[in-house]
Amino acid sequence: MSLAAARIPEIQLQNVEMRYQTDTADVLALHQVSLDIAKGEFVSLLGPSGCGKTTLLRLMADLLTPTGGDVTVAGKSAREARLAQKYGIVFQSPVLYDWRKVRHNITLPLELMGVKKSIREDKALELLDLVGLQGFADKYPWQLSGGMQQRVAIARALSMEPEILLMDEPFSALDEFTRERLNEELLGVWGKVQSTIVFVTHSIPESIFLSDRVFVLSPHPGRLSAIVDIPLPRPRTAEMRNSPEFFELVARIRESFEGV
Ligand SMILES: Nc1ncnc2c1ncn2[C@@H]1O[C@H](COP(=O)(O)OP(=O)(O)OP(=O)(O)O)[C@@H](O)[C@H]1O
Repeated sequence: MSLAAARIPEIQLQNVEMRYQTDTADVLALHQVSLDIAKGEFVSLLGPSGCGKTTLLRLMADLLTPTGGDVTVAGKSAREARLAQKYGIVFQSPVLYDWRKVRHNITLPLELMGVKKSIREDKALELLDLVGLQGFADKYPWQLSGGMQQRVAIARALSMEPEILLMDEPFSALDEFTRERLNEELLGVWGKVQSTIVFVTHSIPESIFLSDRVFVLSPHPGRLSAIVDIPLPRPRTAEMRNSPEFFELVARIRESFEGV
């Protein structure tokens, strides 16, 4: 039985509220969001711009503190989870250091933690292998394509062996072909590392292809409007994108948007 099928709760949100208050604005970004994500599960946060996806991800990562409600990770606070290095985070833009070789970008978190050089070097090679970038260890980020750079960012996020990988629209700047290939590769990586993955996207097909469940968010204020199970078998294959089951899921999720 897979980790996710065992349904051990990992991330739990209860009545989470997030209000941004600035001199000029008072925005209720999230209203009464309650959800739980199982250990080892792959879920997507899907919704239009401004519905609070990034806010929700940042609350899970303890990069923001909710103005109401609770966020817990394996029964502890998100802050404790962050201090215990439970998170790896991948952003929309890969944020690599152009003057560091690929291998040294990947091992930066280990370096900051004072991990020995020989261990770091081994880890870099293992991670490069994992993300399909064997042979690129000594290149610089500017020598790589956008898709390859994002693979380096994923490898770096995995360097501390996080239990939870939080991904904020990591492939949205890439062309459709590269994006679909990286979706498939990401599932391969997930199969090996078995982290819990929370993936933010605007794309309905991307959320379906990747996820066990899709959390649909709607705006003004941001709230959870539907949770859609994705019963497509794993491993997912490119052909599944053209199956009647896939189209039905696209239609179901579209309808859940129209209903809000
Ligand atoms: N620091 C902030 N100060 C004030 N308002 C904010 C702040 N960050 C986000 N907001 C507002 O909160 C709401 C949710 O924003 P958020 O970025 O979480 O949405 P999103 O769904 O991730 O959007 P996108 O898909 O465009 O990235 C928006 O109305 C946004 O303008």
